[in-house]
Amino acid sequence: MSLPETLWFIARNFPIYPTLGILTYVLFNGIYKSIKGAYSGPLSAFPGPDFAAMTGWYKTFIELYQKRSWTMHLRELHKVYGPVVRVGPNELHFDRPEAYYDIYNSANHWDKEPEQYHSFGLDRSCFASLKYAQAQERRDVLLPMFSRQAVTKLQSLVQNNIDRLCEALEANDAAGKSSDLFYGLRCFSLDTILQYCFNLSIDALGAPGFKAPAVEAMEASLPTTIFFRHVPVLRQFVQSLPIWISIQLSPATTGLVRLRALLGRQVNQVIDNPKSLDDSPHETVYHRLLDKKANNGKVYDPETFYKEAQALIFAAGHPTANALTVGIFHVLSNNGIKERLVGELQEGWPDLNKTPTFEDLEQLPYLTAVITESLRMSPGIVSPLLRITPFGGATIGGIKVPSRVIVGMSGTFVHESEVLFHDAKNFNPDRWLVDDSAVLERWLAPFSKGPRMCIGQNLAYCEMFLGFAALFRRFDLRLDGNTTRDLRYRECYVPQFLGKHLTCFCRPVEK
Ligand code: HEM
Repeated sequence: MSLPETLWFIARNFPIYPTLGILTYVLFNGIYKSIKGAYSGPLSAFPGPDFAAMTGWYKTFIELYQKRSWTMHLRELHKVYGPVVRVGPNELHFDRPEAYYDIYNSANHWDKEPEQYHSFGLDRSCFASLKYAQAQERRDVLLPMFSRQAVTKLQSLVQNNIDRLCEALEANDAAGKSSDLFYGLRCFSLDTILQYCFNLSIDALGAPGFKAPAVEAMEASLPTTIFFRHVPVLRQFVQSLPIWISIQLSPATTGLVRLRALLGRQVNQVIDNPKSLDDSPHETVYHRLLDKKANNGKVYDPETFYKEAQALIFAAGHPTANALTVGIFHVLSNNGIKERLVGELQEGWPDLNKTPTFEDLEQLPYLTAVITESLRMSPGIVSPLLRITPFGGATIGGIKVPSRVIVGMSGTFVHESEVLFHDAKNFNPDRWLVDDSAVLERWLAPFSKGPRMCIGQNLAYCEMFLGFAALFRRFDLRLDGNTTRDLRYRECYVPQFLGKHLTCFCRPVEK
């Protein structure tokens, strides 16, 4: 019998006073255990707020009640408590860059933390697999699709989407309007990932003003990841609802509900009739998941296909578009940087009718430095990526941590470290062009490090090289009123930007 069933049974069958007595006992026993754990458990020597040491509700209070970004709050805690802070009854956060590499490195096959990774509702996907071995199996299946060779071969797909984005920007300019590049870039990366992984087209780029329902809905649904993490039962309830009720309850997320339904239908069709994949012009995620040899004879159920598809869309959509958005904003905010980038592109791409390849563009040093700096400055995945220390414990940042403790560090603590990056808040591509910049590259971790690092970085780079080059070579871009304040965000694992969308006048240059 579960706890609620037991309590219900007692309440029905026993008089009121003993029932109240039992409930009071349960309550005080819980409080006693929290206090005991806070002051005499294995983490009692670690500094941090008492409230955090006693209960996980501390994080809930900050994120849900105060609606603050957890990582911003962590910065304040580190100022008070030092390089390691106890931020939950069984959780530590670190802020020194070297600690990042002690947690996220190839030798560590540590589990992902269940509460954080279950909150996305993507169980059975590679991203949400908690165990290293489980994830590694799936990564082996998916990685060939995202190898450098595979991405280079399919770059025309990315280029085609950039061309469509550029056409829409030209049309807006011809109508005397600026363009919402924030949404435009999200449409670009969503169309790209859907075509690349599933040979599926929803033509987000064709939506008027780039207001594609799926893109708007993905944005609107970001804060739900916080709710679902703190109130898991809500996630189970919402996910069990029929589509039409979900739409009634949350009209802002209709586009996402419809995209999920579309994916669900595609999955069923592929599983019912694998031959339908023969029509695909290139290999898709479905080919990989259906390949028995690659999967050691395993046959997956439709739910696994479906969750993997959703996870890839979630993982790929936001961070790539954010890095482009943040980078474009900074380049346009500094005339010197903009002129150098445009100058290099004019030299490296002299004839506008002959578009260079991804490989050609990678040879341009300033463009490469701009992209690297955009990745450093963009809060790709903001939240600490939580892991659990192995049996036997670990040493992190020179500090001994016991077994089975939740540990994490937000990559922004590395990228914004003044010790590593001089004038870290300043967008400065030149930092990647000095003699010892190779040393600095070791500290660049937008895709994280170790066995669970991003599998899509080649595709992300391809989108960024083709995207930056096309936008700055084909257009004279000017900001339409954006300021640094527009980069403020609320942390929802990925950032949800709170300011005015990046909006630009995009005047085509003479051919
Ligand atoms: C600039 C763009 C991108 C950034 C900054 C980025 C960043 C990251 C980071 C930090 C992680 C680790 C997440 C964690 O441990 O919780 C990750 C994982 C992942 N990324 Fe990316 N990503 C980007 C683009 C992409 C793209 C285009 C794809 C498409 C295939 C992708 C697919 C994935 C997947 C499947 C994982 C999970 C890997 C695992 O858990 O083993 N990402 N990404």
